Amino acid sequence: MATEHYDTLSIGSGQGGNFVCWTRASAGKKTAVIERKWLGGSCPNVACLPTKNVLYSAEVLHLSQKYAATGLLKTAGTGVDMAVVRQRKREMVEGMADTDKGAFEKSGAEYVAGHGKLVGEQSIEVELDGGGKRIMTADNILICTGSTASIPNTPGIEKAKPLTHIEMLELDEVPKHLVILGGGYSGLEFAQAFRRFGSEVTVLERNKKILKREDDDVSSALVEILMEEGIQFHTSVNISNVSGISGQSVTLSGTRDGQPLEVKGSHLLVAGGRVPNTQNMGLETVGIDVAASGHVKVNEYLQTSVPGIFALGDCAGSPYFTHIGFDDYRIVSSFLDNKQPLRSTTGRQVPSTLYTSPELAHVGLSENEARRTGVECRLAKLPMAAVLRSRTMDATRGFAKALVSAENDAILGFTALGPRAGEMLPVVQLAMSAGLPYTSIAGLIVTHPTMCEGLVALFGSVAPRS
Ligand SMILES: Cc1cc2nc3c(=O)[nH]c(=O)nc-3n(C[C@H](O)[C@H](O)[C@H](O)COP(=O)(O)OP(=O)(O)OC[C@H]3O[C@@H](n4cnc5c(N)ncnc54)[C@H](O)[C@@H]3O)c2cc1C
Ligand SMILES: NC(=O)c1ccc[n+]([C@@H]2O[C@H](COP(=O)([O-])OP(=O)(O)OC[C@H]3O[C@@H](n4cnc5c(N)ncnc54)[C@H](O)[C@@H]3O)[C@@H](O)[C@H]2O)c1
Repeated sequence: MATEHYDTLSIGSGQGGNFVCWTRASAGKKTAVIERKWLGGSCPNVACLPTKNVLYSAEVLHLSQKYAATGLLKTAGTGVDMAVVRQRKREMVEGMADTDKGAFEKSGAEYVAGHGKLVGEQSIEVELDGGGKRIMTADNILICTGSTASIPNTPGIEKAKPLTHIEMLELDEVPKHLVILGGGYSGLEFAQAFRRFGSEVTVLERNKKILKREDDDVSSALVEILMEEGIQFHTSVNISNVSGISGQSVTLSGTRDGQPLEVKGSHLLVAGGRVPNTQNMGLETVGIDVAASGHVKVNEYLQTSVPGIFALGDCAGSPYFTHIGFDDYRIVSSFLDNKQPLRSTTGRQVPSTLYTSPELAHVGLSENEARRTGVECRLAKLPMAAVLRSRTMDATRGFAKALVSAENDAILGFTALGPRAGEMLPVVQLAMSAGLPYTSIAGLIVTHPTMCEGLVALFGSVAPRS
């Protein structure tokens, strides 16, 4: 079989692989992305963007019902047509595919539809979607194959055909009672969306608390808000058996805090974490080291154990966020473009936003981590009601808090639970990455009334250094 040589090939059309190939192709280099299913990867097709689209539909319905109850609207949204919710989501996804196709056309990077497998240190065999094979070689190979929802090995669960985020986003009905296994990011976003569409929702979490990495006050404040919307939570749960079939009727049994627990529902969603896509792709053939977790082992420049092969995004164990996949692109590009790489994963910021309403935004150190690691800091906390923009939206629940070093005036961490809280993050991130003291935010003139105005009050309330 004839081989074709490239400057760079990416297995997987995830964020990092696409951007490296697009930018190198724009600079005149021959590149291609090999993708078995989703042009653009999971984010625009089955993950970030479609979930936010569906959450927004749910918010529209929720607000219409809330304001009809106050008399502001004459009629409430009385129910939801999930086929229309799905269609709105599908149109956005199609639009994203067109955008990504345009990026391939404009840059000159090739898109190859098929399953890629390493067959040599510089060589990939592609089983093409339409049948047939291609052998492609490259100076640089990127593994950007993402991750897949993990299904626990609980007896009966496979037979129950549980939904993952992929099928949830294609539902054209409102589940009567949605049971969600996992109280993490995906679980909570789907819980709120479907509760607002009208489902009864029960979240089962094996840890003692929901969102285990968050501070107790953050986790409990969000759970309280979600419970007021009618979502039920069971924590410290151990599910030992599943029976029935999702879409008809399911029963989960096990224990909660050691006591017997049985939960019945109509649909089951598994949202219990992800496993990296590193199987059946020839990693062992070329001697790429893989961690026990299944992630490709990489150094701070995302190089694997084989020279010329990089891994980016979820499959490399980078924190599971699209913005981190994008940063992985910048790290690999910097490595390939400069003899002295300018970027690495060492010490990088990992901001996050959970898109419930209110949103939960976080960057840097949490109070829990500060305590655990013995970092001395000053804490400032501001109720969301003090951020006057929240009053214009009747969304005063939540708070913001900041951790500032006790030794100098550096900002160490920031968390906000409030409306559109994610939009507050970059201001704080910029001050943190530029090494600016907290007073640089406290002294800003910020337009009134914005959510970021709250940052002035928050950082203005930090106690002086003793
Ligand atoms: C429900 C949900 C909501 C999320 N929401 C957010 C959010 O709001 N914000 C955020 O930042 N993150 C969010 N995430 C996380 C985010 O989606 C992922 O971290 C990100 O998409 C990972 O990007 P990636 O480039 O590593 O892989 P992916 O985008 O998954 O791309 C990998 C691609 O590789 C392909 N592939 C795999 N193996 C092969 C092979 N052998 N040959 C060819 N192709 C292959 C796959 O088909 C896939 O298209 C969410 C995740 C989920 C599940
Ligand atoms: N807004 C966002 O940025 C966003 C949204 C969704 C997902 N994501 C990303 O995708 C990743 C995966 O999301 P996720 O929600 O699947 O994972 P997660 O790691 O966020 O949460 C999974 C939760 O399920 C629990 N769990 C696992 N197995 C269980 C079981 N058998 N029974 C009960 N509980 C169980 C875990 O203890 C954990 O709390 C996230 O970590 C995040 O990085 C991001």
